[in-house]
Amino acid sequence: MIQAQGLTKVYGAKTAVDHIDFEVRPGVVTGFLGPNGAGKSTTMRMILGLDHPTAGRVTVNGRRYRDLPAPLREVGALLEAKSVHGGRTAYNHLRCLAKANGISPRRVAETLDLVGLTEVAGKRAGGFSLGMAQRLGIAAALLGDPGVLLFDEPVNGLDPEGIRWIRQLMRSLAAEGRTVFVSSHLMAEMALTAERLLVIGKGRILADTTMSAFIAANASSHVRVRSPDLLALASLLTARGCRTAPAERGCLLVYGVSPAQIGDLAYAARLRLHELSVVQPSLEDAFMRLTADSVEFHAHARDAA
Ligand SMILES: Nc1ncnc2c1ncn2[C@@H]1O[C@H](COP(=O)(O)OP(=O)(O)OP(=O)(O)O)[C@@H](O)[C@H]1O
Repeated sequence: MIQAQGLTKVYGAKTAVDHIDFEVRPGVVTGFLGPNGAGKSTTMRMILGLDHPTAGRVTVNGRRYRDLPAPLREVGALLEAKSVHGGRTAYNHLRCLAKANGISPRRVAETLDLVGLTEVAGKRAGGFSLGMAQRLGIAAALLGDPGVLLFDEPVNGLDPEGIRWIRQLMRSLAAEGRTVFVSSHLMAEMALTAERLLVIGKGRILADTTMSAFIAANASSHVRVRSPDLLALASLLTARGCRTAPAERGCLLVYGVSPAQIGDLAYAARLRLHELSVVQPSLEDAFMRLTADSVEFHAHARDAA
């Protein structure tokens, strides 16, 4: 369990994390979302004792990181791939970490096996691909068999097989009753992995809820209509007060009405329909809507539409 109370970090004139309270509970994967610069890394660094709060506190299993007697046995983290001494072999890297933390060599072999690196354990980590380096980082996080795990952008740069592996690993770690806290900008991936969400914007908590409640609260389903009589259908729907938005060629998105209502209207006006389907809202839709005011850096389109 991770708990924060009034957690704050100020860098000069910048308040990176602004009096936040939250709990990350065991047994589920909790996603940590926020636009660039929202304060995610700063929060994770404070959880891990790498940065000191300006005010407030954050604890792991009831204690601040620096007060944990055996930190690696309580919390494991993957912050940045390739943060490994490149000249060391994968085995030696883990062996040194284990030695420094009173962990047995048997556990080194176990974790290498768990992440699928046994065959390359004797190879120098400097020559590892990004995927292998990521697996080694995860092995280091798992070395102390901790009950709390933090992953910062764990799937960055990984191939689909690696992404699927990390997703399943995080879910199984949570199913074992561990606390799994993961940040990512990849919404589709997060939607598949996390059951709960903590959303932060400009250093403040914007949402702390389940994935399904977050999507339901911040985005709505709509209907995609494909028709060879699209212009006439669009005018008809607009005249009836429906909100529509253009989609790909030959298609229209319609909000606030059911497929049956659209079908009936089209039938009465003798307009042809080639597709009528409900589009479920995505995590990305919900996230974009909620954080629209919290985005610090907007791109500006070169040409106005
Ligand atoms: N060491 C530092 N000194 C000064 N400002 C900092 C420092 N670290 C972070 N910041 C600022 O604090 C704010 C939060 O940064 P942080 O890296 O925590 O955001 P983030 O949510 O992790 O962003 P990203 O998604 O881009 O990684 C940003 O405005 C950042 O510029």
